[in-house]
Amino acid sequence: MAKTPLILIAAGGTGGHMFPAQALAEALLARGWRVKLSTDIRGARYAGGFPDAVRIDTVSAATFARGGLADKVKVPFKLVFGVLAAALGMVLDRPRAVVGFGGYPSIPALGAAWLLRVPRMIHEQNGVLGRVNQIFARRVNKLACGTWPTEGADGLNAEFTGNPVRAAVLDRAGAGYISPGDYPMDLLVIGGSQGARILSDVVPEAISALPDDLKRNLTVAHQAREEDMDRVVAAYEAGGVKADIAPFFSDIPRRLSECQLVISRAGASSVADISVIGRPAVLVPYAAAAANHQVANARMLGGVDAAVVFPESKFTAPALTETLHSILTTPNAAARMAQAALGAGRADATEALTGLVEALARKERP
Ligand SMILES: CC(=O)N[C@H]1[C@@H](OP(=O)(O)OP(=O)(O)OC[C@H]2O[C@@H](n3ccc(=O)[nH]c3=O)[C@H](O)[C@@H]2O)O[C@H](CO)[C@@H](O)[C@@H]1O
Repeated sequence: MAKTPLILIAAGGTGGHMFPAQALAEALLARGWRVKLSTDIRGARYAGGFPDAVRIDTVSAATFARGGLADKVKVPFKLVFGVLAAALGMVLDRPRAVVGFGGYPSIPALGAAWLLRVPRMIHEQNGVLGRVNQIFARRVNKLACGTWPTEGADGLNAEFTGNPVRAAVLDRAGAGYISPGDYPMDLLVIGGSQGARILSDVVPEAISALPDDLKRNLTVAHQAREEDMDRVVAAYEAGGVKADIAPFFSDIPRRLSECQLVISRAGASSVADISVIGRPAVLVPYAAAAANHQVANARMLGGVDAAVVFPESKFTAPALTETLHSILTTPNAAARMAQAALGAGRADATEALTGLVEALARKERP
């Protein structure tokens, strides 16, 4: 009996690369494909959420961006070894298509697919092509883009699919929005998969400075890094603000759907979650992100007035207090922001991306 055809997904690094890869894996399995994940040791730690049916290949991958001179000297050898091992695996597995999600752990599988002429594509989550995706963008059959427009994609065979979001987010796509008013309200503060110190430095002080009649209606859920927890708890207590503080909330989809406003970094999946559910946002792009890609991500919401975007240098407590006061006391404006966010979101991203992958695997011209 012929084996079920296989699609190989290559991803690694942070949750930001792995979450969309996981969404694609789930959709492909549901449509009857076999799926294998190619990642490195670091990426394998984020693979816990992948369905059990996905086989995981841990390949040798490396980057010049990490480690000392001794590590850097080994990089070319590790990569060549990784590509050759991936090529051998491909000869045995015969995948119908290879899909890369960026990050250096995707190099071996994409390199091998290029050498062996296996149909291949990449998905870029951010508004600027990442380093690895830049290398492969001209050597793949298709470039799928999570954020639109994508800097660096001009002249390439690129298509806007959006960033696949978790099923729990999709369940709440376009959830009804209750505009701010004189009743209990929820604010959500999130810093990406690892939290962000700047939000802990500025947000508690800014909320504490709001007028008492507004403040007493607020409950804040604030994701703070472990090392910032104590001072964040103390700052909200001193400001007389009700707050729920944790290093990671596993129920962000519900919290997003119930909040009046979200204050967030501008990682690709965070922006996708906010737009698919449709909530007003204050975004603070991570200034040290490669090629300033979080600024480009934030544009998707800032450009349609769904979010107020602060560069880190302008993100001060007084400036944030003013912005929060203005949004929370202007219900119509807040509702317009929520609606604009929804207009920018792509709840069909998983479907759009899966369609492109299937067309490639069936040798249709995507
Ligand atoms: C610091 C950094 O370089 N971050 C990059 C990383 O982001 P990072 O790994 O932080 O990922 P994203 O911001 O893309 O996604 C974070 C995800 O975690 C969720 N969440 C967040 C907090 C919480 O308590 N619970 C929770 O579930 C968010 O809703 C979102 O779905 O990869 C992304 C995709 O390439 C990039 O766009 C980001 O710039």
